[in-house]
Amino acid sequence: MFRVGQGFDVHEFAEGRPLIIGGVTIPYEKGLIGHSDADVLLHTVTDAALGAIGEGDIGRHFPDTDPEFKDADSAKLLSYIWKMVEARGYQLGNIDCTIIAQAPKMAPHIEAMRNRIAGLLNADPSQVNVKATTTEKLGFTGRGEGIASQATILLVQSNNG
Ligand SMILES: Nc1ccn([C@@H]2O[C@H](COP(=O)(O)O)[C@@H](O)[C@H]2O)c(=O)n1
Ligand SMILES: C[C@@]1(CO)OP(=O)(O)OP(=O)(O)OC[C@H]1O
Repeated sequence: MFRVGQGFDVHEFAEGRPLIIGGVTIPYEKGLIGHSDADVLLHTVTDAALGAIGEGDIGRHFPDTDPEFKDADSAKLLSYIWKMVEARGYQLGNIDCTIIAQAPKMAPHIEAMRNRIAGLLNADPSQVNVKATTTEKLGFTGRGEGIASQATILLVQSNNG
């Protein structure tokens, strides 16, 4: 049995914040803001996983009004949701992610993100694809106001599921 899910998220840039994308800290002049660490890519992966198991979205499980999730490590949030996925008898088939950012250049960090996401999803890096695109300076991403990302995930029934 297969389940598919998709995720989409946006976070705004602000000065004085670290830039954390896909669980990787990227050297840059500014970072993303959010209630959590604002890891836009891990939020997207989390939402895709939740979508695939029909469990709503990240905000339903980790409300941005709850002080418990203030400055939360998004890798921990994803790990929690991934345990739910596995408890339902699923494992990763594959996931394909796109980061939409005018800058910084993601290419030097893509492999690290891929490896990190694979680790969080108990999968092999070959099951994870991460890519990036600009929007040719158009729109809020093109103006450098924030970063968006999207992902499509395929879950497959585990052998022991
Ligand atoms: N933030 C980004 C955006 C893009 N890339 C890489 O550059 C290639 C060309 O981007 P276009 O938007 O002009 O198509 C893209 O395929 C990525 O490999 C990047 O590293 N970081
Ligand atoms: C992750 C949570 C919780 O800390 O906060 P944010 O960092 O604001 O992220 P968002 O993508 O708006 O999703 C859900 C939130 O509830």
